[in-house]
This record gives sequence, C-alpha cells and structure tokens, in this order.
Amino acid sequence: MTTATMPVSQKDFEKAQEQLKLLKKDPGNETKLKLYALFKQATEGPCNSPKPGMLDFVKKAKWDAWNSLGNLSQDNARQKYTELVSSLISAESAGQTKDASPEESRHDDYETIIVTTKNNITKIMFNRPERKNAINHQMYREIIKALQEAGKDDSTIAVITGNGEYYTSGNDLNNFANVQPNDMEKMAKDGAELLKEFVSCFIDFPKPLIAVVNGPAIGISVTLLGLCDIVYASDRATFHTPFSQLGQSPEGCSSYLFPKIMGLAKANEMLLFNKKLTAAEACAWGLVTEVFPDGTFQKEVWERLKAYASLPKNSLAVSKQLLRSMEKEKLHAVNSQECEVLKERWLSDECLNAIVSFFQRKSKL
Ligand SMILES: CCCCCC/C=C/C(=O)SCCNC(=O)CCNC(=O)[C@H](O)C(C)(C)COP(=O)(O)OP(=O)(O)OC[C@H]1O[C@@H](n2cnc3c(N)ncnc32)[C@H](O)[C@@H]1OP(=O)(O)O
Repeated sequence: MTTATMPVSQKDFEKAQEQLKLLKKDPGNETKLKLYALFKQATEGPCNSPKPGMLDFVKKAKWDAWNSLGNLSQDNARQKYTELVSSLISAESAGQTKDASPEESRHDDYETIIVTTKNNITKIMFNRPERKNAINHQMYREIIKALQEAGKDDSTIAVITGNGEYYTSGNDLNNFANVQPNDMEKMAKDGAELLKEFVSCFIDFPKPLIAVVNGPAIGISVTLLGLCDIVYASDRATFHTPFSQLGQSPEGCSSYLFPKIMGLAKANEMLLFNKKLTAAEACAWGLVTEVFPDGTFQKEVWERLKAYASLPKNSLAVSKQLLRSMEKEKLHAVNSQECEVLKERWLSDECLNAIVSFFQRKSKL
C-alpha cells in the first residue's frame, strides 16, 4: 500500500533508532535487512560499495537489500525507516508479531477483480459472483493489467482464483449481445485482438502462476489452465469446454496444449464433444495437479502456497522460464491462429443461434 509522503525530521529519525532498541521481540531477518538498508540509504545515500563475494552470505544479503533501494532519496529512506519502526512498535504493543509483510495489501483501480498481495503471493480473484464470475470485456482488460503488474511486483508467485461458488463461467455471453448487424465484423475483430492480448499475458507470465480452482470452471478459464504452472482444485470443481455447443472453437492454446497434456483422444472428448470433467477426472487426465476436499480446500492450499512463496524468488522465476521457453514461440503462433478461427466463428449462424438460445433461456450448460 502506498503511504502519503510526510517529511520526517532528523530528530524523528533518531528517535526511531532509539525506539527500535526497545523492541522486545526479534522482528525477523527480512525486516532487519529492510531496516539496515533503509538506515544505510538514509545516512549514506545509494549503495556504492563493491558487491561482496557469493559466499559471504550475510554481507551479500545486506548489500542486496541496500542496493535494491536504488536511487531512493535520503529523505524518503528516513521516512520509510521511521514508519517501519513505528509499525513494529504498534504491532508489538497490540500483542502481534510483525514479520516480513504480514498485512494484505489491496491493489486499487479494479472493479471486476480483487487483487491483493500477502506473504509474497499476488492473488487475482475473479469478482462477479452474482454472474458466476463471467468474464466481461472490462474483466479481460483488468486481468491483463493485473498480470502485467504482478509480473513486475515483488511477489514470488501469482495466483488466480474465483470469489464465491464458481471459479468462472468463462466468457460473458453479453460480450456478444446488443451488437448491431453492421457492427458484427468490428465486434469480432476487436474481440479477437483482446483475446490474443489476454492469452499472450499468460504465455509470457514470468513467474510461477497457480490456478486455485474453487468451483466450476467453464470455457476460457479451463483452457488457460494449460498455461498455468500448477492447478489446485476443490473436489466441487468441474471443467467444461462447451465450444462446439456454442458454435465456437478452442482458445487459450488448448488446441495445442490439451493433446500434449492428456493425449489426443481425451482432448477430443473435451474440446470437440463438450465432455465435462469432474475434478478427479481432470486430475487423472493431467490438467489438474491435485484435488482437495472442499471443506479444507482454502486452508490446505494457502498453507501450501505460503510455503512455496518463501522459496528463492529468482530461482523459481528462471526455472519456470526454462520449463516454458522452448514452447513460447509455438504458443504465440497457436494463440494467433486460434483467435483468427474464432473471429470467423463469432460471425457464424451456429454461434449466433447458440448465444440467442442462451439469452432466451432455452439453453444452459
Ligand atoms: C473478448 C472475447 C473473448 C472470448 C473468448 C472465448 C471464450 C469462450 C468461452 O469461455 S465459452 C464459455 C461461455 N460460458 C457459458 O456458455 C456459460 C453460460 N452460463 C450458463 O450456462 C449458466 O449461467 C451456468 C451453468 C454457468 C450457471 O447456471 P445457474 O447455476 O442456473 O445460474 P444462472 O444461469 O442463473 O447464473 C446467474 C446469472 O449469471 C449469468 N451468467 C452466468 N454465466 C454467464 C456467462 N458466461 N455469460 C453471461 N451471463 C452469465 C446468468 O445469465 C444469470 O443472469 P440473470 O440472473 O439471469 O440475469
């Protein structure tokens, strides 16, 4: 969370140093490193000393922490130091222990998703529970922005999940509603461009990306699982890609990744013949990493993720990129082709009839 900048005097800064000595509990190594770095930056300015050797672990950790502050001004460093000490003192007097970053910070500027960061995990949550988390145009754009930011923030891993009963019911069919006949081509062209950009963000995401599938998943939310690095599912979740039922065709690189993940025969059942999988089937077919009982799903999964997110961040990122890099070019080509095909499908009678049927409540999945 950002705090408004308030000038901190030299006297306040010195008082904070004295207060720090009064702390009864050790604030933990990560916080101590932050304090060290801010103190050095406040008193000496940006880190100019030579980088210690790889095996000098303590000096290297201190140097890294200081160096990571870049050109932060001495005033700002003094301010942040004073704020950090004051938050440690308040937490202690409130009977809490304050380690690295125990508070959840909520990212502003989103309406259709909730984005938070805690314990080195950035969580992106579909948040239209009354519409079964259907993904409208605004949500596509907000997820693109959230993924771009999560790729660059300090978190170690990113998680995608849904709020409420559903993971998501996939594309919001209202994205096709109220389009005048003359605007159909434009709707299809714009939709294909948005979809291509959206899927590209998953292909290029630089850190481990984990799907926490809390309930039924439909359409694009299922295909994207092939681009996630781990998929945890509640035993209440189901996995449904009803593309032919909707007169559409596969996206999210599933036409390439699903046959690789589960074999062509099983991919055909899902992508051609609309077979809806239970969580257990999706796990047996390799689309899901592990299934948890719904009653303990959130607790078990978040405990596990918290432990994963404490692993060395850079090592995880380079390893993920190694695992994916050989396929990246291919995946972008597949994404382009799938979007081209879909652009045509959206103009077809088969697709239009399916959408009309849904809105006349003649058809539901
Ligand atoms: C830029 C474009 C990119 C496109 C990418 C291509 C993507 C493809 C796909 O994702 S295909 C999958 C599309 N999804 C669907 O076809 C699901 C449609 N929804 C349903 O079949 C049902 O709503 C249900 C099975 C998900 C849930 O049924 P039920 O439990 O009976 O609930 P309701 O139907 O009453 O749902 C409550 C409320 O939400 C509306 N709603 C739910 N999902 C969607 C949706 N995907 N699109 C639009 N609206 C949806 C539903 O209509 C209800 O609204 P109401 O209260 O009646 O106003």
